[in-house]
Amino acid sequence: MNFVDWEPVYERLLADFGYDRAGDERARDILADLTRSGGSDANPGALDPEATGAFDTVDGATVAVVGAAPGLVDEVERVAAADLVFAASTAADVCLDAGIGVDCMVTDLDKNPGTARELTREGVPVAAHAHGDNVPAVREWVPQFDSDWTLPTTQAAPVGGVRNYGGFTDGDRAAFLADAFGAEELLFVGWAFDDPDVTPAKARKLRWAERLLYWLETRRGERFGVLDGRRESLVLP
Ligand SMILES: Nc1ncnc2c1ncn2[C@@H]1O[C@H](COP(=O)(O)OP(=O)(O)OP(=O)(O)O)[C@@H](O)[C@H]1O
Ligand SMILES: Nc1nc2c(c(=O)[nH]1)N=C(CO)CN2
Repeated sequence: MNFVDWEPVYERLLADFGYDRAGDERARDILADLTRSGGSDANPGALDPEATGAFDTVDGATVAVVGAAPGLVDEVERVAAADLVFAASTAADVCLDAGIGVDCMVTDLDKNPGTARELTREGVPVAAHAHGDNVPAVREWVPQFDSDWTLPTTQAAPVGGVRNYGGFTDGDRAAFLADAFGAEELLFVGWAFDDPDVTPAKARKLRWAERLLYWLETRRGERFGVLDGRRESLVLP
């Protein structure tokens, strides 16, 4: 995602949620400091997707973008139709518990950072996201990750090794990440935009996730099955 394309959407997100852009930028800079390649223990570096080719298998692949809706446990086997599995936050645990390997985990570290740490240590890329409301988790957890497999991300302007592929919630960021590396098809498993059991704040985030996926499918000239029957009520961000 070109930041020029993302920025107007990001501005709308900030306004809607009342987030402070400077807070996101501070978080990004902290993550940049924690992952700046310098070779020292204090700054061990980060995954550079272009230099390492870590996401080369995404090009032309069908990627399952796995969300953490409660129904995921009952439909997780659907990921078998995909070549690769990109799991959002706790969806990674559901996949692993079902014996399904995860090819990338996308997280803002607020629920299961221990899973993210273990995945990096096993050589699985983890897109670790910093924003204005998760700095303590970034400071606590990122230094415990294997830096070779930690892809630092931001929703603000990218700096240094901290990337912005677009997206907001862990799940839609996973979709934007797969798109950025050339996924041929995205298969959505474990998504429930109308989940009645989430908090009002989470429901609002899911509404934005849906809107962003609508934008993504429009950019790709595609139609995501997960949005069927919902487009009439959606507006592009
Ligand atoms: N009904 C749902 N409840 C929760 N997450 C959902 C749901 N449907 C889809 N998702 C996607 O699954 C992702 C992972 O959700 P989870 O609750 O494990 O993590 P989270 O850390 O709270 O997510 P986030 O911080 O992005 O809100 C969400 O970011 C969202 O994109
Ligand atoms: N500033 C800020 N940014 C976010 C937040 C959040 O709570 N605060 N939550 C997200 C996904 O849950 C993604 N981005």
